[in-house]
Amino acid sequence: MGSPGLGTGNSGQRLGITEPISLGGPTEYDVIKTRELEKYLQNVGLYESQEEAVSREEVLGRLDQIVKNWVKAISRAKGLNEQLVQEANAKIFTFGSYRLGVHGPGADIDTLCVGPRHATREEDFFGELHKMLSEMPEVSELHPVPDAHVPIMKFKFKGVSIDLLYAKLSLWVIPEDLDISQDSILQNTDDQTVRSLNGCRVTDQILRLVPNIQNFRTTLRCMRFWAKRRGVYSNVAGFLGGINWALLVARICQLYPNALPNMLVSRFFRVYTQWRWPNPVMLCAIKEGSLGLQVWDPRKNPKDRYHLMPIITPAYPSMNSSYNVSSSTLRIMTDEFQRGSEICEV
Ligand SMILES: Nc1ncnc2c1ncn2[C@@H]1O[C@H](COP(=O)(O)OP(=O)(O)OP(=O)(O)O)[C@@H](O)[C@H]1O
Ligand SMILES: [Mg+2]
Repeated sequence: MGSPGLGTGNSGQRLGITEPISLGGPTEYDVIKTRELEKYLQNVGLYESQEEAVSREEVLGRLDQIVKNWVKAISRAKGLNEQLVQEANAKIFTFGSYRLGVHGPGADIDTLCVGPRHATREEDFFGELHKMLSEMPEVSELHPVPDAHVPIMKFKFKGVSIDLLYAKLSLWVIPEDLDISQDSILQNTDDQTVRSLNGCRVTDQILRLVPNIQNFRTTLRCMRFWAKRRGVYSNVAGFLGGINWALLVARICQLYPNALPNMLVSRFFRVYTQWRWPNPVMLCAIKEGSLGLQVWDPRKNPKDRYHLMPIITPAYPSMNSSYNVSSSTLRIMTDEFQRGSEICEV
């Protein structure tokens, strides 16, 4: 895992919508405490083995090959000429906790297949690709959910759980080095594609907007572990899920760009104990964009005014990622932040 990183990753440029609270760097004590913290996180089994990491990479490589074969097969079946068939391409991107580098052993991998305009969601993705997967001996527990808000195919590949989304771009050819961070990628796509691209675009932004990725990762691993222990890790139950904890930690990293994880954990509790919700937590300013997609804005959208704990996603179109929070779950989390803060102060 290496030694704790110092916050020099982005050559001193300010990240975030305000100045940092402190530019203070670590003391010898912080370095020791952060090492202890990392060791603790390892001992409780939060890190996967080298073997498991390699096996996941192999699975992702296979999956990428499968969608490439799929897109060529459907291009041929649609009667495209041989040159276009050869050029036809699709590509797998990852997001979620795997992409952030904070997943534990046995975690699922959130993946996105990006395909060209002639590869449709209904017939080609949920039809032909589903059929190809169902015939593969490595694939088990295959569950397509085409009517979900974000349509998804869930399955296991060689025992690794995969969530697979689909984005149908308006491009005829998907370049292998496609950059999905550009907003223009959303042009002329359907709503499901915009929503499916969102997870990857948000994850990319988070990694760009934190001053030191290694410190961010260790702190986030710690906060995810703490939240699960304290029973406040769950989107569906009205608490916070993976993305929300990631955004909260990322903001603390911006506010203390040179701090090590031991300090970041204690500042996390201090800042969010004092936070005056519903002031939003944001990593960057909300972009209006030129595509006319709706972004979070309580001045314009009446429903956004009811959000109690807004934690805004950093990629266009920005949304509140924690609309599920209620006054009772907010109170429980605030009490937990307070408890954490008191423990860190002693
Ligand atoms: N409420 C939401 N708002 C915006 N994006 C979301 C939301 N829920 C999920 N996502 C996107 O989907 C990704 C995967 O979600 P998931 O719930 O699997 O979280 P995770 O970070 O992978 O944590 P876990 O280890 O619990 O799977 C998130 O990282 C995020 O990009
Ligand atoms: Mg996940």
